[in-house]
Amino acid sequence: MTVLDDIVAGVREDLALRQAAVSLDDLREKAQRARPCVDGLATLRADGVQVIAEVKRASPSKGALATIADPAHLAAEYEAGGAAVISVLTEGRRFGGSLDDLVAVRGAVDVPVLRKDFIVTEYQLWEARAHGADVVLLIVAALEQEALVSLHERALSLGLSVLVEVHDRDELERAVDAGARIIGVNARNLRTLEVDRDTFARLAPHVPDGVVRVAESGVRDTRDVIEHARHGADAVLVGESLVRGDDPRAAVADLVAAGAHPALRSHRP
Ligand SMILES: O=P(O)(O)OC[C@@H](O)[C@@H](O)c1c[nH]c2ccccc12
Repeated sequence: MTVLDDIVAGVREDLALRQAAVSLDDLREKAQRARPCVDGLATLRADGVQVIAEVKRASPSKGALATIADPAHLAAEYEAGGAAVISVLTEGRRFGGSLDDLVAVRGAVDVPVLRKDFIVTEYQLWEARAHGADVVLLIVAALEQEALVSLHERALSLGLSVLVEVHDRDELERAVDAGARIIGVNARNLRTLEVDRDTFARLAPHVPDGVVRVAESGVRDTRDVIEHARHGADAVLVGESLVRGDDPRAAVADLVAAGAHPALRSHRP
């Protein structure tokens, strides 16, 4: 059993409890009342390297990362620093997140909000919409191809943008086959939790033109942003280094400034 299997098993248990408490019909009704989606895809296509800043309390590899007493405030600081998208981890057991965090963040910012979780059923897509998400994550390693394709289509039909996460060439091919328009290359292998910062540089050349490229995990500072930009990143997704620092607004602003540097344009394929 890999770490990923273990996480997904826990996610399915928690999901069963929520499904017993709230029917799909109720969720749909709530989703229909939610504010319409902000276009995450268009947002990530803007000039420069966009920063997706994550509200992340804990992780399976590091345990508790930060006491985030007020996720809405943290998200507002990220937005003020120039974050293009706010990612909110909603998985509870390993990452300490919740749908309440998603709702709090949604109410505090105007930029698109990403529900970061281990999505394995359509119910979770409706949940995402009902709690105000504009973007969802689908992790190729956690899904059979058929499920990936149908969840991707369904998410788009709900108006959500979809970040499709891969870690190797095979997964990248599956993401492309599923019609992914935004592909995230996770430097962390979710089966072993090891981080290899060169993963993005290796996979990015194989991402088709026109697909948005996101470098995920292990981004420490402006040097990492510049490195990813040189390999064609349209965006970086940053959690730990932001929640651990003492000035998230300034930290995001630094990353945004590094990614906006005109000298980088000539490097981008
Ligand atoms: O904290 P980091 O190393 O900056 O990483 C953020 C983000 O990439 C990471 O939280 C992540 C990427 N893909 C995921 C899938 C599930 C849970 C978490 C993740």
